[in-house]
Amino acid sequence: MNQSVINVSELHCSYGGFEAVRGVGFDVGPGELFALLGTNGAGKTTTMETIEGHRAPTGGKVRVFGMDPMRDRARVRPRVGIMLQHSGFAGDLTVAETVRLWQSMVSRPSAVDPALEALGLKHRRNVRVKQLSGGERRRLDLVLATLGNPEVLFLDEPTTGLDPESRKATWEIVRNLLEAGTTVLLTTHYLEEAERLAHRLAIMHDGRIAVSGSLTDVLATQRARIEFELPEDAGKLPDLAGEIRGEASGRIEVRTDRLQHDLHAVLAWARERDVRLSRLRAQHASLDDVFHAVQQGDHQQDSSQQGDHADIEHETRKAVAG
Ligand SMILES: Nc1ncnc2c1ncn2[C@@H]1O[C@H](COP(=O)(O)OP(=O)(O)OP(=O)(O)O)[C@@H](O)[C@H]1O
Repeated sequence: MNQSVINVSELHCSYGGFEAVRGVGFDVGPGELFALLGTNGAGKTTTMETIEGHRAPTGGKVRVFGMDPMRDRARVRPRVGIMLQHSGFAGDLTVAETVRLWQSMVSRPSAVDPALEALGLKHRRNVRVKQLSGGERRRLDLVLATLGNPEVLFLDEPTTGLDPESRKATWEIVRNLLEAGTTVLLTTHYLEEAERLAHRLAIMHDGRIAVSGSLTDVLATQRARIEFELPEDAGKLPDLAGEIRGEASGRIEVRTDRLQHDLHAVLAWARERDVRLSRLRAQHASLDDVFHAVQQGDHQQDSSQQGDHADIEHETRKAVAG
C-alpha cells in the first residue's frame, strides 16, 4: 500500500520547447516536511505548481492523497493549503475583509483573530492590503494558506522578504502545523530554513534532483574537512584515508569521508611528536558546501560514505544529551 501523501515520479514539465523539469521523483509521507532547494530557475516552482494541480505535466505522474491533482481537483483542493510565491490580493480590501472573504471559500475555516495574531497581524486587521509592507503581505499569505486547516500545505518561498523575527515566527507556525500532523512541501532559498524545518530535502539543478534525503544523507555526499597549521619542522604527516591539501608546513586541509578516523590519526601523530596543531578545526560538510558542489556540477551521492558521519552524529547526540 502506498503511504505517501505526495507521490511524484519521472515528472517532466515543458514551456513550449523548453523542458524546465526533467524526470523528478520523490515521495512525501504524512506529517513530513519535504524541502525543495535549488538555484534560480532550477524548476522548484514548476514542480510545486504541478503538484498543486495548476499545471499539467508533460510526462510522468503526480499523486496527492493517491489522486491526480488536476483531474480530481474537486476532491484534492479542499484538503490542501497553498501559499504562492506571488499572491493576487484585492488591495482595497482590509486585512480582516480579505481573511473573511477567504474564510467563506474554504470548507473548514479556522477563527480569524487567532490566525492573524499568530503571525503578528492582528493590529493590522483594519489596514488596507495595499498599505501592508512586503513582509506583512507574506504573513497574510500564510494566514490565508492555513485558514482551511489543510492536511497538506504548499509553501513556495514563504519567508522571502521577511525580517529575521518574522521568519522565526513563520518557522514556529510551520512547526506547530507539523506537530498537528500537517504535511508540508516547501521551496526555499534559505538553507538554514531547510536545515531547521525539513525532515527530508532535495536540491534541484537544471530541472533535475541532484541530491536528496535526510540532512545527514545530503551532508554525507560531500567530504568532511580537517584544517590546521603546522610548524616548519613538523615532518611528514601520517597516511590518512582522506586527501591532504596544502604545504608541508603552513595551512593544511584534509578532505575526508572518514572524519573520525583521520582526526584520530592526526591527533595521535601530533601527540607522539609533540607537534602543536594551531587553528585546528574539524567539521562535516555544510549544506552550503553541498549546494555549492551541486551548482558546480561536482557532487556525488553515495550512501557508503555515511558511516563516519553517522557515527560522529551519534556520538555528538550522546554528548549533548549528557
Ligand atoms: N511561464 C513560463 N514560460 C516559460 N519559461 C518559464 C515559465 N516559468 C518558468 N519558466 C522557466 O522554467 C525554468 C524553471 O523555472 P521555475 O520558476 O520552476 O524555477 P525555480 O527553481 O522555482 O526558480 P526560482 O528559485 O528563481 O523561483 C526557468 O528556466 C524559467 O525561466
